[in-house]
Amino acid sequence: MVTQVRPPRPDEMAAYYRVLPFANGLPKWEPADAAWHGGPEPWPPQRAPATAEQLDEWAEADVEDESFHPIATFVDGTCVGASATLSFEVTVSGGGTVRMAGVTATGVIATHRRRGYLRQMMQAMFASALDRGEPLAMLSASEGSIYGRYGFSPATYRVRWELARHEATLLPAKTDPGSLELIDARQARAAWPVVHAGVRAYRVGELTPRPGRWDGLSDEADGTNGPMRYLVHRDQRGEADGIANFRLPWSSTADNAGTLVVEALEATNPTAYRALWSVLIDFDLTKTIVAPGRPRDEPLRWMLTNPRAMRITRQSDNLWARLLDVPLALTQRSYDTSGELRFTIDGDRMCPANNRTWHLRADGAAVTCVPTNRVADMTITVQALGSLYFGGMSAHDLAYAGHITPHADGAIGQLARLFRTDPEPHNSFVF
Ligand SMILES: CC(=O)SCCNC(=O)CCNC(=O)[C@H](O)C(C)(C)COP(=O)(O)OP(=O)(O)OC[C@H]1O[C@@H](n2cnc3c(N)ncnc32)[C@H](O)[C@@H]1OP(=O)(O)O
Repeated sequence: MVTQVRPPRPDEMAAYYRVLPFANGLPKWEPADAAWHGGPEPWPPQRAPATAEQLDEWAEADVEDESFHPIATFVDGTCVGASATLSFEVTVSGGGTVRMAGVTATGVIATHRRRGYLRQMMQAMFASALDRGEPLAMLSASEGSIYGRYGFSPATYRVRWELARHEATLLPAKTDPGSLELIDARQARAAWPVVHAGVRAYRVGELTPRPGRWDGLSDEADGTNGPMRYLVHRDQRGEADGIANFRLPWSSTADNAGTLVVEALEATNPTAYRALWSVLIDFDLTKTIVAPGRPRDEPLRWMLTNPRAMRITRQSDNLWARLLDVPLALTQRSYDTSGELRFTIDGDRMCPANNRTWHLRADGAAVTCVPTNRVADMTITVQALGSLYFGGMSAHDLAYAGHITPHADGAIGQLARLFRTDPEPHNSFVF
């Protein structure tokens, strides 16, 4: 038996896609309800297997895409495993960006699982990401038990919340000098990149959009979900500074009827944000507002007369992070407070250059992270460091769970103060 782990050639791309569950009409996500499932009804049915024409179309687009880096496993010439990384930039603390390898489109055919093929593909993807100068890998996990072994750990969350319309009263605020307009998909495709660029400039965890990111927005109905509706906010000068996509899905049950689903809402300032929500939480002929895929810390909660009215109905991890090059990643984000830490990593089998004691020093814009022979303040797993990297997870909780072992008094508090960000990191879309 000859096993090869290598990038597929262009003429092998159709075989590569056939390995992937989503190309075969198979489930591609764990069956438990996920936070980002918005509607009131059960999950939509699986898609049908891709046609030969679709596979060819995907291959043509992907082969031309320089940011798409596929990898495959071949056994005796047959493709049995597939994965890929997409090159992104992700916003980090301080507003800078870090180059990141987004692991996506992963599958091994059912007859060849648990033989270590994903591990080999992951190792190859880490090596090529490091060659491209990407010190970080991220992914969204189909199942929570798979990716920790490769060094990934949850770094951002997303929640689904509900609000009963009769309880959704906003506190008074200043008059909005801007304007709101219901627009069509063509206008939304133009407004989204403008608003998202404004948000991405400051929101930790936000990703660079892929080319064509909003091309699929449409005015056509999507089965029982109905058509997507678009609401834009413009400032006094007429510039788009906030936008929302929402639906009014049909429901087969009386309980779920009258639900307004906010699929996406972004704004670059509090006035636009409040104005968009003011329309969506008081929409005639609806009774419940559902928003999946939202950050945990939603300012809308603090704009309500009754903050308890917003009920989080599901929460799950969103993007998982994996530091491939610890010193490069740590020196490319900034830190709100000055300080220093010495920490040891000793169990990183897939990126062994990370295994040593590092001295991180942050002093305003000057950040260094260099090897040291001095005694460490703590030992930390590469997974825990990935969770802390964007500043959204608790150093205390990770230490309590045994992922960080302090060797000096106050070390965990110092780690928490250095890495924390407010607001919590969030990414409005995945890949
Ligand atoms: C980022 C994304 O694209 S998410 C989409 C991921 N794809 C899917 O979920 C589709 C269905 N699943 C699959 O195709 C495969 O099970 C994959 C791709 C998840 C894993 O591929 P495999 O080649 O079987 O993984 P591999 O053999 O390298 O596994 C390495 C280890 O992970 C474990 N593992 C792999 N998958 C799972 C799983 N679903 N649940 C629990 N453990 C798992 C293996 O037992 C093995 O353990 P070990 O290191 O202790 O020996």
